Amino acid sequence: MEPHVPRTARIALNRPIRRLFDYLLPDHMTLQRGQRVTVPFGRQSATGLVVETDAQPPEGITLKPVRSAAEAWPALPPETFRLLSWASDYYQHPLGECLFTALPPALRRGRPAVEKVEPYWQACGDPALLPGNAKRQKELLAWLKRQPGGAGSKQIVRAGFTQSQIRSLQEKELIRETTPPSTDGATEETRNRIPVLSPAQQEAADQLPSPDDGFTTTLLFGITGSGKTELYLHYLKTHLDDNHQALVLVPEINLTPQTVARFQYYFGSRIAVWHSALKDSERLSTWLRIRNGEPVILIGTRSAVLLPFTNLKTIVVDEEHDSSYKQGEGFRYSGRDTAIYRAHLNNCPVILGSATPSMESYHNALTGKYTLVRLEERAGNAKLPTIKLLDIRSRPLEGGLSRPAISAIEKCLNAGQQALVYVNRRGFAPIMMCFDCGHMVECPRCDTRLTYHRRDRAMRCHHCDFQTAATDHCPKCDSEAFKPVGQGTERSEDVLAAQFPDIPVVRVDRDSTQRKGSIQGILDTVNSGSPCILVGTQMLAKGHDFPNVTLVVVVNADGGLFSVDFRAPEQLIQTLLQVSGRAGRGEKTGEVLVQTCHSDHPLLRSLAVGYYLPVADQLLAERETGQLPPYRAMAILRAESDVMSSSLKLLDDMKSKASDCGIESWGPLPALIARRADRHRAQLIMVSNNRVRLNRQLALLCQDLDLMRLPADVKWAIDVDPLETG
Ligand SMILES: Nc1ncnc2c1ncn2[C@@H]1O[C@H](COP(=O)(O)OP(=O)(O)OP(=O)(O)O)[C@@H](O)[C@H]1O
Ligand SMILES: [Zn+2]
Repeated sequence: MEPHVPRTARIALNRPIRRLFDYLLPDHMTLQRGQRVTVPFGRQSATGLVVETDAQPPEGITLKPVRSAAEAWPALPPETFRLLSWASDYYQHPLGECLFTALPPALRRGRPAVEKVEPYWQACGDPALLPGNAKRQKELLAWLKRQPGGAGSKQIVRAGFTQSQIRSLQEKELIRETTPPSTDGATEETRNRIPVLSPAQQEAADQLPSPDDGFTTTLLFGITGSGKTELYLHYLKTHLDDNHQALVLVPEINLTPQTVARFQYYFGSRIAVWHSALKDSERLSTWLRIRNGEPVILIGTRSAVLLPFTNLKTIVVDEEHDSSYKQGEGFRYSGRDTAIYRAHLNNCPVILGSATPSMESYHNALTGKYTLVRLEERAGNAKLPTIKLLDIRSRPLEGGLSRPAISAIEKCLNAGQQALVYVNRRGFAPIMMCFDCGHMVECPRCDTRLTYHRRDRAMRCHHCDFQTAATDHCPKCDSEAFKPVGQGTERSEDVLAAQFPDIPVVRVDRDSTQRKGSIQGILDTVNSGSPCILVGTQMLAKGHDFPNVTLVVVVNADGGLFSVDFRAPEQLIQTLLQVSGRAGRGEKTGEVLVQTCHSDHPLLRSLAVGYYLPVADQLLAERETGQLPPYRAMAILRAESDVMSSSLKLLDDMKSKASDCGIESWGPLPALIARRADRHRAQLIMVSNNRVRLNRQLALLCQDLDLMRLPADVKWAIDVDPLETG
C-alpha cells in the first residue's frame, strides 16, 4: 500500500508580513486558489485565502488542519488573483494584504458571502378598509401604490414611515411581500438611448479601438469641456453587449453625482458605484453582483480596479493624470497602472482620458506604446476661455484679491453669471504670526506651521491630527499684533461675502463637504444658474460642469513654481488648466485671471497660451535631460523612527546593499517635512533604466530588510513609481 501523503494548502492571511502559512487539508476537503477559508491562527481563528493547494509540506513541522471553506467557489477568480499577485510583486507589498484589498470589509472579517435581503412590499388592498384614525397607515398604503414594482423596507422608512406601520398593514393583508424588480441589464427605456455626438466627437469615437481588437491602450486627449463623458457613454453604448461588464474609474466620485446620473440615464440599473463612503452592506452587495458576473457597469474610485469581475470587456480611466489614483500608504498601487495591467490580462481595451495627461501616459503615446486620440474642440458652442496673468507684485490686496480681480467678479455677477475663485489651501490662513516678536505658531509634533481655522476657532496641523484653540494674542509675548498671514479658502470666502453681501458665496473644500449630502446642496446652488461665487480648493477643479461659470480667478499660482519635487511643475500646470477649464463651458465665453508674483515665469507664460501639449513637450524635455521618470523607473525607500539618525542609518546601510544589487540611488536625505507626528522621516531614491531589473533588485532588498533585526521604532516602506518625492 502507498504511504499516506498528507495534502496541504498554502494560505495568505491579512497580515503585513511577507510570508504565507501552511495547513493540512482534511481528507474530505478540496480547495481552489482564491477560495476563502477559516484556519486556526495562534489561539484564535483567522480568515485566509488559498494561494496554493499542492504545496510541498515542510518537513519536521506538524501542521494544523484548515477548519473550513467559507464558500465552495473562489472569492477571487483566476484573473483577479493573477492581477493581485502581479501587484504584490510589482509594488513589493505582502501578498496577503494585497489579496484582502479585493474583498469587501464583511468578507475580510469572515462574514458569509450572502446579502441580508430586506423585505420588499407591494400594496394589495384598499385604503378604505382602514379605520379612520389609522392616518399614517393610509398614507403609507397610498404611497406604496405610487411606487411601481413596490418598495423595500429601508426605502419605506426613508420616506418617513415606521416598521410598525409596515407590520400593521401586513397583518391586515393590505400589503404583501414580493420580490424586488430585477436589476440585471438595462430597462427597455434606457436600452434605446444613445448619445448624439458632435462631428469632432464622432471623429474621435471612430479612432477608438473595438473590444474585438483585444488589448490596446488609448490615450484620449480631450480638452476641458470637450465632452469626454459623452464619448465614454457612446463607446460603451455601441460596444458593450447586454451581458458584458465594464469599469469606469474616476478620481473622486462623491464630488460629481452629475456624472453618475448621466451614466444612469443611458444604462439605468446596470450602473453601480464603488467608493469609500459606501456602507459595508452596500459594498458587499455590489461586490456580489460583480463576482456573480452580472452585467454591471461600475463607476468607481481606485480600488474598484481590484474587484472580482468575471466578464470585463472595457476599462475607462477618466482624469487619468489625477494623483488620487495612487494610494499613498500601505499597498501603494496606482489604480491607473493596475487598470492597464488588468486590461492586458483580460485582453480588452483600456481608454485613458484627460485634458492634461500625465507625463507617463503622454510619453507612452508619443513613443507609440499607446494610441493617441485628440479631441480639441469644446462641445456645443462653447469656446476655451482666455487666460490672463495678473501680476500682483506691487498691487494692494484685500484678503489676497487684487482690485482688477474684484472688478472682474463684479462685472461677471452683474451680467447674471457665476464666478469661481480657486485658493490652494483650506482654513483661514496658513500662518499665524506675531508682528512684535516674529513668533509663528508651529505644530509641536511636526516640522510645519499650524493653519488657522477661523470657523472653529482652532489651530490645526494639516499633517497630523494635532489641534489647539486659537488665541487673539501671541502665545509667546502676549502681543496683540498677532495676525493671519496668507490665504485660505475661509478668508477668501469672508472677503467676498463682505464685498458682495447680496450674492451667495459657497465654499467647497474638505472641511465644508464633510457632512453627508453637503456637496449636493452646493451643487444645487450652482445649478440654479443665478449669480453666485464659488470659493474652493482643487476639489473645484475636478470634472465639474457648471455652464453658467464664466470667470475663474486663481488667487495665487506660485505655490508649485519653485518646489524641489520634480513633479511640482506638472501638477501645477494640470491643476491650473483644469480649474481654468471650468470657465465658459456653456453659451458664454469664459475668462481666467491668474494672480501671480512671477508673471514672466516661462511655465506660467505658456499656461496663458492655453494649450497643454506644448507645455507637456517642454516638461518632458526637462525630464529627459534630468533622466527622471518617465525616462527612468523610480522607487523610494522610506524610513522613519523616533530619531533621525536611526532613519538615516538604515537607509545608509540599504544604499550600499542597493549598490551591491546594482541599483543607482540618490540620498539618503531627510524628507521635506522631516518630522511628522513625532516620527523622523528620511528617504533613499532609487532609479534604473530597466524597470524589470529594478523590480527584481527591489525584491532582493525587501528580503534583506525583512531579515534585519531593526530597533522596534524603525519602520520602512517601499514606494514604486512614487508621486511624491519630497
Ligand atoms: N454631443 C454633445 N452635444 C451637446 N452637448 C454636449 C455634447 N457632448 C458634451 N456635451 C456637453 O458639454 C459639456 C461638457 O462635457 P463633459 O463634462 O463630458 O466634458 P469633459 O470633456 O469631461 O470635460 P472636463 O475634462 O473639463 O471635465 C456637458 O455639459 C455636456 O453635456
Ligand atoms: Zn502636526
